Amino acid sequence: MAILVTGGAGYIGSDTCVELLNAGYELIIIDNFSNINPNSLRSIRNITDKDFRFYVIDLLDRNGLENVFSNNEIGAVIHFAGLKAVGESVSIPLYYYQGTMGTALVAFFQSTDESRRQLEPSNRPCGVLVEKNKKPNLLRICRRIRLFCLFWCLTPVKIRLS
Ligand SMILES: O=c1ccn([C@@H]2O[C@H](COP(=O)(O)OP(=O)(O)O[C@H]3O[C@H](CO)[C@H](O)[C@H](O)[C@H]3O)[C@@H](O)[C@H]2O)c(=O)[nH]1
Repeated sequence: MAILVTGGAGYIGSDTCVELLNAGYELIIIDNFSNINPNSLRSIRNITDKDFRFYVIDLLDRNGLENVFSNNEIGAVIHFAGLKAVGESVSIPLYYYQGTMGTALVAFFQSTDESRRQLEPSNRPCGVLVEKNKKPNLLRICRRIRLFCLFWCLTPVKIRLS
């Protein structure tokens, strides 16, 4: 049973991957290299002297992600892939909503077989998904969705009509 780390080539992700490999976990990394170069994967291998599976996939590519899940036994997902530059998020907000909330949603969807798993989000901006037998609190989920949409609508966006 492997642990899937999204954004595992990144700053926090790669350190986490080193710790997971050193602790003896089987590891799978997904990263689209939008904010890092592939050398960080070599560093993870050099530091730990251990190997792992790696996929260059954009999390918005649902088919690609589905293949990763169907070809591997994944027991847990640690989600680090996201966009995080504050200045940039102000100038291109919709891209940031998609690149951070959108990718998280796809990762969560893919990770949870809703009939038997319960999503357990940890602190922002990353999330840890664990299997649980608890039923989701639907009221709380609906409130959160409304809150997300409200924030989204309040985002000032310039639309050029020409
Ligand atoms: O859609 C996406 C978006 C991003 N990524 C990947 O996700 C990883 C995210 O890692 P970052 O290094 O960009 O972000 P971190 O949150 O890990 O680290 C950032 O925050 C840290 C503090 O929290 C430090 O400031 C650090 O320098 C800064 O990069 C990157 O490899 C990026 O390529 C994807 O795979 N898919």
